[in-house]
This record gives sequence, structure tokens and C-alpha cells, in this order.
Amino acid sequence: MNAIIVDNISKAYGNIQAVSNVSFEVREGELFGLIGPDGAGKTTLFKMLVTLLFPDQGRAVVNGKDIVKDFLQLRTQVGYMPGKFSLYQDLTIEENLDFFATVFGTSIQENYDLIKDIYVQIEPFKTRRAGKLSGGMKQKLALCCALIHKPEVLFLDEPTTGVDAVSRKEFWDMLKSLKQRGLTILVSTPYMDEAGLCDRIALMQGGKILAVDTPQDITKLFQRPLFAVKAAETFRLIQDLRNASFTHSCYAFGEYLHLALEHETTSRDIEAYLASHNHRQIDIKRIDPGIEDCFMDLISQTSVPAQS
Ligand SMILES: Nc1ncnc2c1ncn2[C@@H]1O[C@H](COP(=O)(O)OP(=O)(O)OP(=O)(O)O)[C@@H](O)[C@H]1O
Repeated sequence: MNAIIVDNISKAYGNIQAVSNVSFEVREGELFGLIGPDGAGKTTLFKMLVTLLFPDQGRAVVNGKDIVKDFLQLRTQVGYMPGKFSLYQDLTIEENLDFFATVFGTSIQENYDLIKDIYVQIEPFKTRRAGKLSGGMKQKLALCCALIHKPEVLFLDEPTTGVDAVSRKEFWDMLKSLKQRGLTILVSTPYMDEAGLCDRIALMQGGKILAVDTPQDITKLFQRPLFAVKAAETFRLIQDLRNASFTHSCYAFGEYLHLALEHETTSRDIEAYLASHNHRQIDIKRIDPGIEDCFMDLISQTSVPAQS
């Protein structure tokens, strides 16, 4: 069964079309990722699904409830962790959690079992004000607050943005164990490397969904030969590669450029081309595409402008 059904939903702010005819479904118990850069429309979509914004058109059903007609009932059945830290900075860890429990007519004790594994990590600091917590601790507290009323569906908007690598890993481990308890989780992230941790993902850009599938099957959409290329002068390298007849696209990925080809060409031919353009310390290797390669390729096919 589907826990979330989004059917052709749109939302504009004045003349900015933040979400445009978006449709997808999330199955019960699924860990589903919404992957896209800043401004893709993820937060607007989340706000509609947790009933904080009404759509301009289209409809959506979450946990069997219509997000417009049944919005009051739905609010008690979803947990929402907003992208920006939204807890009370002047309240302590315990006071924040107690506040959210009370708002939903419950208590920390009543639902302790669901948050226990996460809460024990911050409980030693329960008298510390939220404003004085580290990024990782704030994130754990926000997750506890989103869970304290035992929601059926959990919405996490960019929970790992601005959090260190260790805390990010811990957070994804927590999501895995929540999933094992049967929760449906919709999580958004701008980090492409987190896509592989989801059961299925939707790639989003410019208010539109570009593709929905398992991370493995999304990468199969990328059919072109792909190489990672490095040389002494990166800026000149990218220009020369973009001008080459064999090039389909060329983007910077960390210290390497990812070069997608129009047609099969050997690394020796690419190297000869670069040598003829006086490049030095050339390093070329054939690679398998990742989610980010697919994302860039899908953007170029749909001609939605990429945002940095
Ligand atoms: N309240 C608002 N008024 C006007 N424009 C808005 C408002 N909120 C968002 N937008 C615009 O709508 C588009 C989608 O923004 P949204 O916040 O939904 O994207 P996002 O993928 O969540 O990105 P971010 O991580 O930056 O929040 C962007 O162009 C943004 O500038």
C-alpha cells in the first residue's frame, strides 16, 4: 500500500513556480529520498505534505488522509523535522521534548520506547538549552521532537545539512532503525551520496521531478561512456574538454572532471587530444556513473537550468 500519494501538485509564490505538476508515490515502510539542490522545491513540497501550505492545484494523500480536506487529522499522524532548526533555543532539551509531547496530548514517558535509542545519546545534557547544543545534538533533539507523538509517516527536510560527516552517518543509522520499526520516511537532501542509502529516490530540480526509482536503477539511466580526468591546469582542461568533438558533457567532481562521451572513444585518444593541447600530468580512468552524473545528465536533457 502507498503511504504517500502525490498527484500533479503545484505551488507558486507570486510568479515563482516552486513546485510544478509533481507526482510520485511512497510505499508504506519505505525510506524514500527527495534529492535536489537548494531551491529545487523540496521544502515547499514538504510543507504541503505536512499541511503547512495548501497546494494551488493537484492533490495528495498521506496515510490515507487528504492533505487539504483532512488536514487536522493528518497533523497528528505525521512527524515533521523542518530544514531550519525550529526548536526553542531558550528551552532545555527536556523542556523542548516535553513541550512537543504536550502539544500532541502525550508525554515523554508514554512514547519513550520509540525515541529511546536516540534520546539516550542526548539525555546526559537534558538540562542544557537547545541554543547551546552542537549541530549533531540539535539534529537528534529535533528528530526526537518529530517522533514524540508516534507518527505513522516521518518527513525530514534536509536533516543532515550543515552536520559533520560522523553525525551524518549516525543519523542515517537512526533512520534505518526507525524504518525497521515500520515507519514510512520521506527525507530530503542536497547530498547525492546520501541517495544510495534510500530504498527509492526522486530527483528534483526547478520544481519538477526528473526521475523516480531505486538508486541502482537511476544510475542505469546513464548510458554514455564516462571517464574521470585530471591534469595540471584544471580550468584550461575543462575548457579544452568541452570543446572536444567526442565530448557530450564535462563537469567538475571534486579533484577530477567527469567526462561523458558522445560515442565510444579510448582513454588513449582522449590523452592524445589533451597532449596536443599541451596538458601535463594527465590522469584518465574509466568510471561507473553515480547519482550525481545521472542528475546532471537528466538536467541537461530536460533543459532545466542547474543551480549551484
Ligand atoms: N516564501 C517564499 N516566497 C517566495 N519565494 C519562495 C518562498 N519560499 C521558497 N521560495 C522560492 O521557491 C523556490 C523553491 O524553494 P524551496 O525552499 O521549496 O526549495 P528547496 O529545494 O527546499 O531549497 P532550500 O534548501 O534552499 O530551501 C525557490 O526559488 C525559492 O526561492
